[in-house]
Amino acid sequence: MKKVVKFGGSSLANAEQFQKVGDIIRSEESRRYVVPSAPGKRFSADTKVTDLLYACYDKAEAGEDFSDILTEIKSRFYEIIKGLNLDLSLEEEFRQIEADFKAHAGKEYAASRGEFLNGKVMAAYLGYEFIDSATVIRFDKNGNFDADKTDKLLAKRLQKCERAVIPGFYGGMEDGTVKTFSRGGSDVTGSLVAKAIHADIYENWTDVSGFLVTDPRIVENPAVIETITYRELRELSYMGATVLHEDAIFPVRKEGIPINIRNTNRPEDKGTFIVESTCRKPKYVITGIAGKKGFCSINIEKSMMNSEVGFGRKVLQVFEDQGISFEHVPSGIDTMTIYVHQDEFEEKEQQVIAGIHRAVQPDFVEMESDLALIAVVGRGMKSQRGTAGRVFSALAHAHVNVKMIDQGSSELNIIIGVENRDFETAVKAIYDIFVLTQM
Ligand SMILES: Nc1ncnc2c1ncn2[C@@H]1O[C@H](COP(=O)(O)OP(=O)(O)O)[C@@H](O)[C@H]1O
Ligand SMILES: N[C@@H](CC(=O)OP(=O)(O)O)C(=O)O
Repeated sequence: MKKVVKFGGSSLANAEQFQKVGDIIRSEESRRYVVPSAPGKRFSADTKVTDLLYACYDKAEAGEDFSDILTEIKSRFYEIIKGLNLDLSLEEEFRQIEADFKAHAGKEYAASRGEFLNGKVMAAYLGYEFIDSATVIRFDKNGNFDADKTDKLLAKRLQKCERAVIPGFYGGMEDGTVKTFSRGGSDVTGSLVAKAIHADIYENWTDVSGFLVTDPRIVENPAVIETITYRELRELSYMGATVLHEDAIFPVRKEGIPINIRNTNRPEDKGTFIVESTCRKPKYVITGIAGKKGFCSINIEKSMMNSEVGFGRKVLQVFEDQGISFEHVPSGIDTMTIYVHQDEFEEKEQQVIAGIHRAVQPDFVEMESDLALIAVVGRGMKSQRGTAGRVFSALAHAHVNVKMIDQGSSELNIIIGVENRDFETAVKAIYDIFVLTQM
């Protein structure tokens, strides 16, 4: 049996957490490939090491003195090394990092040093081999991730070692330039390693006992999902369920490797299994609720719009020309509404509006900002009549005004648009009607 075990920042924030991780790894011989993140928050008001590194980089780039922040980063690692009684010095590494910051080695290099150093600590603590991810996670000369090259490099390197630590979050280009995945990207590294070694299970260790029906920062103590499919998870991760990075699913999905979300602080809990498919009936009609704030809508009205073939393409071409991706495009006979991320759209707002007028000569265009999108996801919804009705009656009872409704063609999810200020109320109302009433 071969397992890949990824430990997020919350599981590696201090020496005490490291000891829990060590116990978990030593308790099962199959836990042979370890993917650590950088030390996370020791308490809610704390700062993740990765965020300290970004701040350090910003100061270095501004030509300001960054020694205070670098000292704070050093103290975080020395606290862990001391707490574990490790005979390990990172002085040489920190000297190199300080020199590289001064030489403006790049933002992604800077951000990756948290995982790099924590990988060194983890390897020393476990007595495992340390593999620098820049040598096995490959990005091409344009800075795009190269899945095939990575798979070959990982498989070749890992067949030579029984046990290893592979730091999460980053990789490298052929010329040694360090690149990172997007935030939360250590999940992706774990998935890539699991694929390369054909692992039996990819265990993703965090600070909650599995994938919860919704964000515990919105609903207190939400129910744990026992089994979820990759398709359901992808919808929820994409819509903000941050417990797993949205791109961590593809590598293991190809190999049919299950992911097991576990709690470092409660290792006895079974957690959640993420699988390709299951005949297990879901405990609740819905599997999960996730969402994000910070969207805006551009509503276009034109009489007889539906008779103009290519109208939609022309409008979306305007967004493409401005490099703006869109989230949803609900439309009616004379209307078309495009939902986009507000921060991506705001700076190009006027160019887009002018472009739309030139492209399709609308009767009028109006915009609305400060909107949130919520995804209600569940493989059980397909066979359960009246789900959408229950969602909207729950929102009506909670006095939430629904701005948009979109159902994915797969009937796997319902997307609802509400105002930002109603986001938490809406999530709670949906959770209550589908979960609390069935508990
Ligand atoms: N649906 C969800 N299920 C579980 N956790 C969720 C969900 N949505 C948001 N979260 C949040 O994600 C956090 C775990 O992700 P993260 O903070 O990245 O942990 P780690 O440092 O272990 O990677 C949880 O503590 C929880 O607050
Ligand atoms: N440390 C990186 C990568 C990561 O995945 O972290 P975590 O596992 O703590 O979410 C970040 O903060 O984005």
